[in-house]
Amino acid sequence: MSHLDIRDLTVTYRGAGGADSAVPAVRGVDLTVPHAGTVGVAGESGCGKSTLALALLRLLPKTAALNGQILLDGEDVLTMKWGRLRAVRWAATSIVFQGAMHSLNPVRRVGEQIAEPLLLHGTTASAAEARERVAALLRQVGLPQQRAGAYPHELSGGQRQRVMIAMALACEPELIIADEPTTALDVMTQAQILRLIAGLVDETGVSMVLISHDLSVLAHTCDRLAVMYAGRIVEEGPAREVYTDARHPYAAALSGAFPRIGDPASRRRPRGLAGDPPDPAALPAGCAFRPRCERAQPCCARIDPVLWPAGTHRSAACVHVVPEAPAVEPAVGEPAVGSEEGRW
Ligand SMILES: Nc1ncnc2c1ncn2[C@@H]1O[C@H](COP(=O)(O)OP(=O)(O)OP(=O)(O)O)[C@@H](O)[C@H]1O
Repeated sequence: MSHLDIRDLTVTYRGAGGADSAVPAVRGVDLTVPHAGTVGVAGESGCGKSTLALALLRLLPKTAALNGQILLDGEDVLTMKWGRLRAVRWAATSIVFQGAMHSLNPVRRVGEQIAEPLLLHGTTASAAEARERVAALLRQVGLPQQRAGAYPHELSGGQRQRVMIAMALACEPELIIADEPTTALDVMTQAQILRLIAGLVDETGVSMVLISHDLSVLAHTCDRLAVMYAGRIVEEGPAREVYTDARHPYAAALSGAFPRIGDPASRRRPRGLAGDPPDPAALPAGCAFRPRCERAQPCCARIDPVLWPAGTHRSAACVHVVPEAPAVEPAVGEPAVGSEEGRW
């Protein structure tokens, strides 16, 4: 059984103007995260990444209507009773948000903030035990344990993000959802935080959903990669393959927009993508990427493609992506094509 199995998930924000102003932010998403697997979710701003992340723990505002299934070890998060959901948040699954400064309480020492989930949801019973565990967690994320006494404003952006990761690890969750954990950090610090995350994933065997607009970051950190556009997953497959040889025109454009890190042989210049993503409340007919797609044909205005096979363990949602021909097994009693018996 997969660790996380998202099936046909739809999230629609109800607008103040009734059905006409409804925003379909996530549209029929299917995604699987195996135990100890890392899955990256990429896409431009507004494509629905954060909505998807928040939906996984039912952290969306009341105006969001959710449909489909989010199976966590087979148990549907969308139909869980409130008490069970509270236990799942932090203890089984935790989330690292973008922008640590906004997520940490500015008037409480970071050590107290890391200890809080331990005392509320973990197995740590006493304050002394919690202090020891906080010190161990700080060391695990590469911070001196003395930093437990610091206030968030006394730490750098990278240190604050490390504190957020320590908080996420506190109750030893089996799944971490990290939403743009390196946004607003300089490039060197981003690389350090990503190395830290990759190291922790290897060390602890935790499963992870890592969200970023930067495909190159995900390709170097994750096993599999899903590219979102206008609320849909338009390509999914092994991370390196999607990054270096994308099948969907949008995934190809997104991967072309970033320089190839760690690939000195590549002299490719990063290319931008003209135009903006569509307003989810007013999607074009047919394929949502059509107005920006260099390969668009008249049929793309009629067909709204869904994910279909695009290679071994890969899928893409584009009418131009032709599935590889399956290996044809000869029918019983029929000579194999090309065999001696089959010739005349
Ligand atoms: N609370 C809300 N009410 C109404 N619409 C919303 C709400 N939150 C997000 N949206 C809309 O849903 C769509 C998806 O937004 P979301 O924040 O999930 O995208 P994103 O890919 O995470 O973007 P970013 O990378 O900028 O965080 C956008 O059109 C956004 O305007």
